[in-house]
Amino acid sequence: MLAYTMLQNFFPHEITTPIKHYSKKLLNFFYPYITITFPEYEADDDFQRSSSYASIKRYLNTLSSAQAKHLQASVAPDTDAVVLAMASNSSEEVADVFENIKLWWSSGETQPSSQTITFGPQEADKRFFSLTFHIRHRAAVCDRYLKHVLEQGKEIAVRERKRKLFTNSRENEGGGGSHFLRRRLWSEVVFDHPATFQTLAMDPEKKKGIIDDLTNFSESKDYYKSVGKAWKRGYLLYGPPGTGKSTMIAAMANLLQYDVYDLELTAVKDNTELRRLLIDTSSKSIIVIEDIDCSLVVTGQREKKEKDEKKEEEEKDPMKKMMMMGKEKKESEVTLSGLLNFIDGLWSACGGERIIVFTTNYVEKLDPALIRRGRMDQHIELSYCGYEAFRVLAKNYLDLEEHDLFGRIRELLGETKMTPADVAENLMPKVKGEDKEGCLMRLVEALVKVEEEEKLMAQKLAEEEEEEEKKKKENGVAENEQASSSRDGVVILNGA
Ligand SMILES: Nc1ncnc2c1ncn2[C@@H]1O[C@H](COP(=O)(O)OP(=O)(O)OP(=O)(O)O)[C@@H](O)[C@H]1O
Ligand SMILES: [Mg+2]
Repeated sequence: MLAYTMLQNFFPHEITTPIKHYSKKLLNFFYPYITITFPEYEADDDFQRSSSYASIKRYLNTLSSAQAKHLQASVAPDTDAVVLAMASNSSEEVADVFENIKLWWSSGETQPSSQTITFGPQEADKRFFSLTFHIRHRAAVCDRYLKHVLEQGKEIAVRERKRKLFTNSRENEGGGGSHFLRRRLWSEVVFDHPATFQTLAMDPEKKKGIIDDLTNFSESKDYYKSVGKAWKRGYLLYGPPGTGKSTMIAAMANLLQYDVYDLELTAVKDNTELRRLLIDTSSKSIIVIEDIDCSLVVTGQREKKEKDEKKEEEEKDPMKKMMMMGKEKKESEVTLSGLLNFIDGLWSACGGERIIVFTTNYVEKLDPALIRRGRMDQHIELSYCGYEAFRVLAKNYLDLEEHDLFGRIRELLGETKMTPADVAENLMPKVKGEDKEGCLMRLVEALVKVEEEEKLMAQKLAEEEEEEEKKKKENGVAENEQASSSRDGVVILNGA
């Protein structure tokens, strides 16, 4: 520096400038380190935050909180946790080691050069990270280390974020956009459901099978790629109301740390909107369509025909037609083929790592095309509460693993059909401090009551069947008599 000042003092500008230039080049030639800069905003778009900057920031947070002396604290909007990051422009470096290569990270800010008016982020806001390493590691850093940093950063983001529950509804139409003018398709809330597979009451072996299937799916990115299959899986959950279908979806999301998209099909205008909704979902998510049998035309052609006939009738009547005009606009035009396309069309592969779940109370009503293997890979029946499921509920609700009444309950559960929801309701203490035996007794009484009702129902059904049979027989006798009397008539006639 001193040499430069002396040069400037003694020699004219025309001579000093090239000397400076070439000495810098010479220094660069012998300087054996490379520095890569990662700006916060995309180079060609001042409004677009760089995703790599965010990933690097997360990756560095762990290194910084252990090494740096100047830290910046902030509260992450999604997690409520205090995050410590390297303070920008603190001229501090944090070191990292990868495959025995030493690297140094630092953060900085571009200082505003002059007072300028800008529509993008202020120049002072233009932060960046710099990575410095020896020139001989160029290939390893560019090929592997950077990939490692970005992947780790993304993983940390998934781990730390609060998961979301997204819903679509017609109210969203024309609403404020998340990205300037773009219409928001999904509205979101924090997903905070406490259900886990541990608290889900069902046969333990079946439960283990589902957990294994899910974890295997989430870890099989490379496998799906190698067999040329889109990285997604379909589950059909069916069974009577209150058997835990929705609870299982929450448990799935909690197990895999996925977001949940609760898709209300009847609120989707048409196939195009359905596709747009799909494209707007992120990976690591479960897309749920509850009560699929109640949604649209998926129950096959029969209902569609009935609907068409009804529509024709209404169109003939001008009064009815007028009344229907307002309503019709709201009716969804999503078709079965649109839905099939949603599940396994070309668009469904965008993003990957998605689980699609359908639930229904009436599996037999569904169009076979919708639930064939490959679309819905796993069909899971959730049924009435068995003894093993009851034990899980007893542990959850009463913290009981054994009790004298368990034998009687086992017997009763074998003979009756009670949903886990009803069993849970009976087990739940009704007043604070209610004793556990009292809760179990309430369940026993409820089971006995259900058993009696079922017996009465069966008796009634048998009686009705008997009555029907009797009627059939009587009708048969009457018809026979009529036939023989008419034959008699013919004989008489012929005889005449
Ligand atoms: N298998 C289960 N394990 C634990 N709790 C259950 C189970 N089944 C039902 N429950 C309890 O009953 C309530 C209702 O269950 P859930 O909403 O999951 O039933 P569902 O099968 O989705 O019913 P629907 O067909 O009416 O949607 C839940 O709040 C849950 O606490
Ligand atoms: Mg449900």
